[in-house]
Amino acid sequence: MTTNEPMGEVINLPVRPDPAPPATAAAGADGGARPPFPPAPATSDPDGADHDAGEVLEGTVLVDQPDTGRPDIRARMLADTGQRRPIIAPWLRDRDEARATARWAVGYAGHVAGYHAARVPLYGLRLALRSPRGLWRVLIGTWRWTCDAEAMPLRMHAADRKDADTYLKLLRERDDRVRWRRIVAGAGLAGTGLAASAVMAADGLTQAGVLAGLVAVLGWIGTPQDKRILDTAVVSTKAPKITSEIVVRALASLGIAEINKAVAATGGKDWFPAPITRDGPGWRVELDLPYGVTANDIMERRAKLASGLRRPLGCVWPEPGEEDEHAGRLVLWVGDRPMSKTKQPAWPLAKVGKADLFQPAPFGTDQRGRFVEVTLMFVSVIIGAIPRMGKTFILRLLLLIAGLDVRAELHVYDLKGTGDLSPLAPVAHAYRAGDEDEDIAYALADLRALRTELRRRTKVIRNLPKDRCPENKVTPELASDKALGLHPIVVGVDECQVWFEHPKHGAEFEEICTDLVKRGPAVGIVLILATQRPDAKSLPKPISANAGMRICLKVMDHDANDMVLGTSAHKTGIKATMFSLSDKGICYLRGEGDHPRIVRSMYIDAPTAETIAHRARAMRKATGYLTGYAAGTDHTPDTGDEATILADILAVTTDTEDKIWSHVLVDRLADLRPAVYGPWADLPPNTSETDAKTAKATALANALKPYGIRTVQVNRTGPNGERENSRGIVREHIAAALDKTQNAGR
Ligand SMILES: Nc1ncnc2c1ncn2[C@@H]1O[C@H](COP(=O)(O)OP(=O)(O)OP(=O)(O)O)[C@@H](O)[C@H]1O
Repeated sequence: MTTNEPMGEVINLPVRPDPAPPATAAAGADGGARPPFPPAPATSDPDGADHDAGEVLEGTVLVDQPDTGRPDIRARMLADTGQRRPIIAPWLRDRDEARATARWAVGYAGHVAGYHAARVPLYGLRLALRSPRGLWRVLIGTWRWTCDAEAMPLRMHAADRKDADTYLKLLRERDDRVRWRRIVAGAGLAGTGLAASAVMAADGLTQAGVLAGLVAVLGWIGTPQDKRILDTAVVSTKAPKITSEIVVRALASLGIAEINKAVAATGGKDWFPAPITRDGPGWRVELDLPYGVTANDIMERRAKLASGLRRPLGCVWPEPGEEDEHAGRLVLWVGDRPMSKTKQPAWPLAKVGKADLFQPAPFGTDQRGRFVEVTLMFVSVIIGAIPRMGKTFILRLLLLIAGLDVRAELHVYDLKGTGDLSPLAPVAHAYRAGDEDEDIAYALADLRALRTELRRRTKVIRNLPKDRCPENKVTPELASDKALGLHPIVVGVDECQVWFEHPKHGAEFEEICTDLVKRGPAVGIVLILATQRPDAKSLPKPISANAGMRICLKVMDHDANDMVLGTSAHKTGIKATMFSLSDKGICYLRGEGDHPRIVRSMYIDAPTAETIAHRARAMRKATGYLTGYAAGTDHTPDTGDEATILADILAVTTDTEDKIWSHVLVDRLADLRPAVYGPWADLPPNTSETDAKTAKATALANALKPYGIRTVQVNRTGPNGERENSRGIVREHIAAALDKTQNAGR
């Protein structure tokens, strides 16, 4: 029976006396080198007419299917497609890479030319010293050629053997050869003599040129074989090529029994599903590890693997294959230089340009040196790492991106208090460095206002017509419409554990942040939290579980890893534990694109960040987007926990004033807190009284909107005895709203 015979014939066979060996035994018999068993397809015919491979044959399960040997054309075509090499080299398809390559080539050529130009005198001297030896070689060579010296050993050999015939034959041949060679040599000599006399008669420049050329040629001929004329302008530091032997040797040094067994059986030659290829400034190796070995097992031994490959640790990046691959698929990228030492291209937004939070912005580079981008809109971000790995730099970078989108309102909190985020202050709507009581009170008031803002935004979005807001979330158009107040709000917090572990307000911080993480992204509020202690207390579960983007630099254990990168991340091979202490700024980025990626974040130091922030400030000033702290009108009250506009209104009014005109109220508020409310009352000197009253009433009405309070017409007799009908507030509404806010905040 051939393997292609239909199953219908197989079931008519007599029962085998010995049951077929179990599947595991079959696989083990050939050392695990056989392909895995294909899954048994479902039986299509209940009466057994059309039997399949999974069929039970009188107690014996037929493991190998009859059509196993049939070529699966579709699978083969798919496999072939997967192995197709790009028609145009990837570096040529990418404009930045092509530009970088061209820049490198020009720089390289320039360096080599300059290096040798500077050494021309040395090379001249070298050639001059070697030229006598060259002349000697030319003379001897010409003499030996003319006399047919190279055939001399043959003639001697014939004479020694007393082979007269051969000797005479060789002699005759030599005479013939020497005769015409002498003529050629004589002609050459005469030509040289003529040329020499022509040079003697020529001018000094020609003589010098001919002499230099002669010396150069004779010097070149006189150069010993083991010496060079030119020095080496570029010492090659090219890392040795990665070959399958090197990879197998390195894997065999990891002390994994299954690998060693497979190496002994097959030498590891069948582990490579695709050729080892050059991939950017390194090598890409794809591997199907032996049965039972997972990509995780290798990643855990990254340092040993690097030792086995004889490469610095920063060059060796093992990763699991694509998500739909089996667990034994390993993608190993071996760089020529450690990732942290490879020259990074300049950040495209460092000197020019603005960002759009709805669009991807460059954040870092991958192992190949290509830009990796992030889109901040509609995500919450958590950043975790052990201290000194680059967490604050990443937070600052993300906030700079936000700063370069003039619409974005930045709330910046540096709870470490060292001023690392101070470059952002010139563009921040709210900014605080430190964890003193007043800093906490300021942040709490800001967060409470943000939660109120979140609720306002949900209502605004809910009430917008479908054609303006089809997905019930902020769109770029809505964010740019100042009247709606749906601009992006980006809250960046360094060392966020200070908030969540606060003995008095920790729970409230957690509650508000959870709300912002869950509901904020849809309404344009982006919360970015960074912590150096990613545990359940520093990064409460409801927050870590709902973050859309995760950035993890080096962490020490798998709990911290999973806290930042998501549950089971470590188990599935996304391991920030494998980064070394020298991998500063290198992180796993999850949440941008389909797969987590290893990224080296852009290095923007504090002075550069300051320059960028000042550029962003100028852009904001020009477009009227400078607000809050940056504009010197910090809207957030900074005295006392409960201080809000509502509390301030109650403070400047009395119980007897059931209703009060808005313009009167604004003047009183401006007296109470000039820094906060002064701008509402501070109108151009030529403003008419009516316009001033309208402007003040509008400012107050806008400020009360987030609390759901509407102003009303108040028809009263003023202090001058005249009746006036102007916009105003009902004091009771304010008291009720304050009660509600405080209760919600507890
Ligand atoms: N992208 C980067 N490339 C290279 N080096 C970097 C990068 N980012 C940060 N570093 C280096 O890492 C150092 C620590 O960075 P940073 O202050 O951001 O760490 P941190 O994790 O916030 O530390 P801490 O927890 O103590 O605040 C910096 O001084 C900087 O030199």
